[in-house]
Amino acid sequence: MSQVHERALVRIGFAELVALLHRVFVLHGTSPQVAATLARNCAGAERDGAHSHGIFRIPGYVSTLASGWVNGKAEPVVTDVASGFVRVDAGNGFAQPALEAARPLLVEKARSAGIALLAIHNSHHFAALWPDVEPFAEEGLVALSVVNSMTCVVPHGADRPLFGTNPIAFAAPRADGAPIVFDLATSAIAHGDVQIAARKGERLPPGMGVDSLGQPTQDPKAILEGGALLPFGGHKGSALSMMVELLAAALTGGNFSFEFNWADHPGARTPWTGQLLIVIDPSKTAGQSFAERSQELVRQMHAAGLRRLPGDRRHRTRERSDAQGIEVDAEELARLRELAGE
Ligand SMILES: NC(=O)C1=CN([C@@H]2O[C@H](COP(=O)(O)OP(=O)(O)OC[C@H]3O[C@@H](n4cnc5c(N)ncnc54)[C@H](OP(=O)(O)O)[C@@H]3O)[C@@H](O)[C@H]2O)C=CC1
Ligand SMILES: O=C(O)C1=NCCCC1
Repeated sequence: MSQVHERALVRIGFAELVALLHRVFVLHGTSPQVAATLARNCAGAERDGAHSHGIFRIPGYVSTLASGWVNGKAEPVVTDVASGFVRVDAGNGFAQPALEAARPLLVEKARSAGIALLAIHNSHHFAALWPDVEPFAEEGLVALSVVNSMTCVVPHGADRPLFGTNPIAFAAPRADGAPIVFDLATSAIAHGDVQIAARKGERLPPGMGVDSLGQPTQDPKAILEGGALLPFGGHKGSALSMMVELLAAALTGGNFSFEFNWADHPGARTPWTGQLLIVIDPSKTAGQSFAERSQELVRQMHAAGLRRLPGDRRHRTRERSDAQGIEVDAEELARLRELAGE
């Protein structure tokens, strides 16, 4: 008879988790400022139930820092390029501190010109993308971001992997309620979710990936060990993934997903690419209040029978976490404490 191994779950408060992750990052080679940004980002993902980019990612951050592949103490250089254009060289550091450094100028430009673009390059993005856009919508702005990752997706109709899992995130304010936010990989499944399925010994739904011979497989290990992912929606997801390569890499001066080689840095996990953000001030463009218009769209979607908007699950999980603490695996938390030297 097979035995089901129940994992013990424990709860931890958001502030306590941020503080713990901060200690981990600093101990493993980031500056306190970078640690503060990454710890908040990662704890926020865990709090919202975005598990593929929550504390599951910490060992990857740690091994990457140890490998020397990324500069955990990089100081981003922000350039005011033109009226609606800001560029940041992340200095081979993480993308989130680069965004944080450019944020005030980006918002100022979006509010004065109606639209502003941020091009980040020489950066590493190892996280969910919604934390990069949601705060803009919380202050009344519309934001769109794309980031490319590492070669692991076979373009539709091609013979071998080339694209990254290349997510797109969008956030818009609405009158009554949390901003409308979606954040999705352009691959059929995020690489992180394949790793989690492999770890749990679960099979994937059909249509997610191929094995090393290019044959369809539902075995996550076969995808990870020589196989590859497929784009979502065939040629349509593939076209979006191509667009992400162009916007996040070609337009920013960053690497395409296939252009960097981390083979000489064993343990490196963070893609060294680029990221693009577009921020729009809708008060400059919409005749009526944009937030009222987006609220009307939501009202009509609900009237049409829609029960779940993108972002609803995350916000429900956030409310539960805020009220009861963030539910985490006890063993995973113990490993984090070890990584923090406790
Ligand atoms: N840094 C990087 O290079 C990469 C990061 N990623 C990250 O991986 C994460 C996971 O991506 P992915 O697996 O594609 O995300 P999902 O497929 O889980 O979700 C995509 C979006 O659709 C929403 N959604 C899911 N199911 C439904 C439903 N039934 N009805 C309505 N809305 C729904 C989600 O909202 P909700 O969140 O509320 O469920 C989310 O906004 C993302 O955060 C992404 O940024 C992915 C690839 C690369
Ligand atoms: O889940 C993914 O896909 C990725 N996440 C972080 C960066 C690499 C790709």
